[in-house]
Amino acid sequence: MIEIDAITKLYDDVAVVDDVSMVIEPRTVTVVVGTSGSGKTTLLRMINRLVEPSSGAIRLDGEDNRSIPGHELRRRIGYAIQGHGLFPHRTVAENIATVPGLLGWEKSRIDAKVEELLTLFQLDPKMFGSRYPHELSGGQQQRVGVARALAAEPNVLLMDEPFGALDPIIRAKAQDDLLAIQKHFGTTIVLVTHDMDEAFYLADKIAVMDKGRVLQYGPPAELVRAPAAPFVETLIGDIERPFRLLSVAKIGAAVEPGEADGEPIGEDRTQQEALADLLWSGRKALPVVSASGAPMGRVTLDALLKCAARPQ
Ligand SMILES: Nc1ncnc2c1ncn2[C@@H]1O[C@H](COP(=O)(O)OP(=O)(O)OP(=O)(O)O)[C@@H](O)[C@H]1O
Repeated sequence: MIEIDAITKLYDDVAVVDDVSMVIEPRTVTVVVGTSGSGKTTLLRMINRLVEPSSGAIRLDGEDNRSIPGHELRRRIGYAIQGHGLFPHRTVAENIATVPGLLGWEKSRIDAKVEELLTLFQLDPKMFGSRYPHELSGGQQQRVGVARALAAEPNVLLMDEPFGALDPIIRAKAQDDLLAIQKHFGTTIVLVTHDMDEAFYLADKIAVMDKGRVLQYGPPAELVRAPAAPFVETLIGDIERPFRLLSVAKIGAAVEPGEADGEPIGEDRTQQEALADLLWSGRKALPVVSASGAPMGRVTLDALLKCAARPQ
């Protein structure tokens, strides 16, 4: 758990992070959004103490981060940034081995970790381990950047615009990889992005920042249903609201008894995907199946329209 307690950062007497308090639950993804200069990066960097706060405290599992030695903080908290930040004169394997090396891990343990992570990120260790960053594509460099951040098995992974430089297809893949890896390791992730679609796709909770303050912090659907400030509404976008609600809800929640024709859809897919399928195929209902393929009932256009409507 990360407890951010009344944290403020002043630069030249200006509070760029202004009295922010929030609790980040373990094994969740928290996404920080907001306009440029609202203090997102500064807030993130106070968690791993790359920036020292002017006042307030941040606790990791109850322990003040100022009382944790630097090498221990590096082990517990991975950090991945836009443009990957890889060392250009070190191979991929050496890059990933950086923090385990600093921590004095044995070579055999480091080698095994490098191989595990490269395999997990679908990069053949034999082919990629000895390459230099400039010999990789942008998407591959980005994956190595995240692999490096995870090398010392941190509980917490901080990510600052990690997918900002990727094209939309690679970006979608990188987001799915991240969610799979988060499940695999149970990592607590705090991620900064400008992209609201990305925020809605990844987040268990979203924190909206404006002028150094957190205006709202809650599950994505709560931000749509009950925006705490006009700025939150603007950020979510009027036109997007119904689709965002559907994008964060699963089909299982709208399923009803009955039959429907045609290709079935899985109950764990989003309601937005069901709506797209209904609109595109011109049907009024889709058969719904469980993960194992067992029939569950159907989802109708009418039910989805109700799910997308402004809550009464
Ligand atoms: N070392 C510094 N010295 C002085 N001012 C700083 C310093 N670092 C950041 N700032 C200022 O603090 C404010 C918040 O910066 P920060 O990088 O946290 O914003 P951000 O929300 O991450 O922005 P962006 O989305 O553009 O990356 C900005 O006005 C920035 O100019």
